Amino acid sequence: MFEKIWDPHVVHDEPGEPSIIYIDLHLVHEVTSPQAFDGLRMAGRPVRRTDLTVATADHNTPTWDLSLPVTDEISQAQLEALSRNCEEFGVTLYDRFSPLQGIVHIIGPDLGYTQPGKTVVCGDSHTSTHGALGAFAVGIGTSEVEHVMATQTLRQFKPQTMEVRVDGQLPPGVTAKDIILGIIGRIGVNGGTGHVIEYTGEAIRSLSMDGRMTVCNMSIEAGARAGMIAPDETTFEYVRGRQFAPQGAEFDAAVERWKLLPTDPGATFDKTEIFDASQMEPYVTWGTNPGMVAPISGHVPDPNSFEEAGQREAAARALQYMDLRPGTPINGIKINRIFVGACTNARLEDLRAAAEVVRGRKVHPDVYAMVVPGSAKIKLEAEEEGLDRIFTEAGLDWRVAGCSMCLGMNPDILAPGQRCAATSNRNFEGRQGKGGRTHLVSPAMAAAAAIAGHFVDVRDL
Ligand SMILES: CC(C)[C@H](C(=O)O)[C@@H](O)C(=O)O
Ligand code: SF4
Repeated sequence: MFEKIWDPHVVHDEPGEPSIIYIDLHLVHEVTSPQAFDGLRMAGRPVRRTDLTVATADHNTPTWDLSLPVTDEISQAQLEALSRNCEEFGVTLYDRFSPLQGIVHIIGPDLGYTQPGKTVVCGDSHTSTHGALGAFAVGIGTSEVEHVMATQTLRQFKPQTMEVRVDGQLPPGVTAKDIILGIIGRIGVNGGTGHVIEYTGEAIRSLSMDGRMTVCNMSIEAGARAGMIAPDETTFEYVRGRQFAPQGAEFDAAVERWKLLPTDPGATFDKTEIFDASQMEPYVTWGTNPGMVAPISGHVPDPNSFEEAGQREAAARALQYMDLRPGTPINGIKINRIFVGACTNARLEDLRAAAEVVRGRKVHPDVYAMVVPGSAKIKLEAEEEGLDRIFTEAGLDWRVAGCSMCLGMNPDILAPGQRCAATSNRNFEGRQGKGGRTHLVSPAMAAAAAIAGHFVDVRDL
């Protein structure tokens, strides 16, 4: 599938040089675009294909009421720069007040911009999310953002291919987030380096589009350049009728093309890893990279149990930062913050899963829990089905869409020493605020921890 998308997009190939590939969709946000726009301005160049370029404000937007101002000066400057640049260069922008605003990787698919077979780029590592629709979607740096704006092409060495097959069926209570945490827990944060991962197998096929996006989102945390899942009926039904997707006869014609994308039987990958979904559990990260994973029934590992010296040192350092002792049962770890949100898990299905767990219950008195929908549209949809009331009645804070506490670029941050169950994708030191401690989990597991005040197997609630 990767080759079927890559090959027709190659504009130029030269031995020993990166290929030049055509880009069908360029998504833009406030953090990685200002220098790119400056570069264009200095060179006197326009954005070549404004019709293939879409911008949204997400990282720096506060998640408090829209009637309140942005108080942080740097954030405000960044947001204003995005508005000015988009206006000057004629790029469509969904700013903080737009009903179509949201986290870039959530609105792309949700509004119908992301489609099977497209090449998609964004100056953001989690662009891998869009691969869930059967696109080749890759994160790029700021200088590449400028290159794509100017030429609508990208210079890329062709990546290798890797199949991650997840056979069998997931046990109840085990979710897409657990699949990807389980995968990274085994193959490690470098397991996919240099490769595009195609996720295959019965467990992947059974996932909804929301779940598939969660899996592809974290491909980058396994070191992969991109993640992708072959489009099928689930994909076509998802894309059908979305605002910026092809409509009517054009849609039908597109589906016929998209049906040709899946990997042919017997095609080979450079590398394959096989998993059994029936053996998977809800997972919780205990350390400071997304590969430091344990099942909820497990324990914090002893650094000495790792084979390589580097791993032993990393684990020891992580446990020190996380203030955890080897042998502690995962379900004995107390938490004081909950974050349900981020491009990993802030879609409607994620919010429903968390609401299902907290419905009719109360957040533990030691916990402050927040739920941040991934887009203004998802916020509205959730409110239409009453999810906001379920959350607020249980004592969770219901916020306005944005990246929020996924990373400390806006007012939602952990205080030093606070411990958070988060549905985001990175648990690096200081990621959610200086000295903050992050444990990555699924939305249902985060919600369960909010009620219990410590990690708990959501299946036992
Ligand atoms: C700010 C941005 C460049 C960054 C990324 O590339 O991923 C952010 O979205 C993140 O998740 O760390
Ligand atoms: S939600 Fe988090 S991971 Fe996703 S784009 Fe925003 S900061 Fe990056």
